[in-house]
Amino acid sequence: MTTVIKGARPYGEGDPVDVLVEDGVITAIGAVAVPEDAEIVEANGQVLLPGFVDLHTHLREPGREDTETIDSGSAAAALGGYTAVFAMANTDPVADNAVIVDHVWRRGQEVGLVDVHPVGAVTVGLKGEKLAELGTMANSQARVKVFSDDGLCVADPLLMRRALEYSTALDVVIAQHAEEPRLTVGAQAHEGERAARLGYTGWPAAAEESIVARDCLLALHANARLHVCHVSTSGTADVLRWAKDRGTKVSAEVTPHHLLLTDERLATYDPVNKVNPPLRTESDAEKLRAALAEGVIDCVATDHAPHAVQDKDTEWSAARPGMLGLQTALSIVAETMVRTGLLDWRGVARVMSERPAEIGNLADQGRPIEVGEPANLTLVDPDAEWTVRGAELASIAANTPYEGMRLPGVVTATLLRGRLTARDGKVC
Ligand SMILES: NC(=O)N[C@@H](CC(=O)O)C(=O)O
Ligand SMILES: [Zn+2]
Ligand SMILES: [Zn+2]
Repeated sequence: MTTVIKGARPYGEGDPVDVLVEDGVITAIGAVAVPEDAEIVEANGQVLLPGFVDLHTHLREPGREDTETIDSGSAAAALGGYTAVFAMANTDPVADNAVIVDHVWRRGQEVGLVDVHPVGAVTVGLKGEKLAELGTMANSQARVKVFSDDGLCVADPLLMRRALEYSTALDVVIAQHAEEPRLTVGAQAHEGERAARLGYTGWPAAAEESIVARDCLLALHANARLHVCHVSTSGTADVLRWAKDRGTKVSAEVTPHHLLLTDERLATYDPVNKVNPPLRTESDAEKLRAALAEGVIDCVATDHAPHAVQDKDTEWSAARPGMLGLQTALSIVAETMVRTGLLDWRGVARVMSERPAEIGNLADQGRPIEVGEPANLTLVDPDAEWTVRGAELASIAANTPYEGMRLPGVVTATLLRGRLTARDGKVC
């Protein structure tokens, strides 16, 4: 199997080069003599990046296949430029044992569009009462590397401490959904002026920041690795900066929607904008962008959260939180980080591929675009624009907050181990 990407600019730098891919590996970069049987991808000077890695995806299989499956979610991922995704454990049944995680891993490999790495639950049934069998999942066929109760916080500090302690022996990472539940009872939107005006119960910034501070201290004392899911406040970025300065092994992600959208959207009353943690203020979004550029926040993760119409298209208080993200992530990063000059394309490779691969402990992802490296690659047309239509996205659900928006940056091809998984907006 041979593919030649003709005239691409790795990391958007330098003159266009040809990239020869044979049997899943990059075998030549430069002016390449095209072998006869080769598949040719005309890049026309587009930006070539390592395939994106999403540390935070909800694929809803098993349990809610009416909203997303490993099949449909893998298609969305490939079209979005992803070559690996981590599928969260809050399925039904919960991915808290080897049977479920192995099913998710195997199904992902059968579909073959993206590596689907299951996230294992930290606690049995996400109940926050007793630890799940982390070791069994880590040593299963799926080789679980990330554990999280995402959707819910591991709120009990003793349980969180134990999980962090166990994680060191297994060389895995605990990813925390930082939300002190006592501070968010009945919460509907960011606690601030806008929620107050509309009469929504607030979700205070301190509910996130207090858990992040607590967990950073627990991780530091346990010498364990902690990953903070969907950072949403500027205060959390300050806590992370402080913790990193002290040598805490903490990493963090920000979602595209927290980089772009704010609680100004509340005024629409449209529950498509309801998400957990909630959309915050303009000042938060601005500081999150700066923290991502600076490296205090390590990476972008989508928190792709498909929901059925009947669970989403209701009055605000009844709607489930969450929004689609896989197919729009690159464009939102292009809009908020590249157009603003905060990141160049090498920086995009860092936050969407290299750092997430390191955090998720994937040896074959987020690799440099060099001879001898695995051909997990994404080609991006930086000058093209597209208009988002939820109904046209590959996900079964259509709950995108970007409906009708014109966005920069189009993924034109994705290669997984040298095989084209998406090309010109179509799954291969
Ligand atoms: N982000 C969300 O609003 N929802 C997620 C859960 C989560 O990430 O907390 C979901 O599973 O729907
Ligand atoms: Zn969460
Ligand atoms: Zn999530």
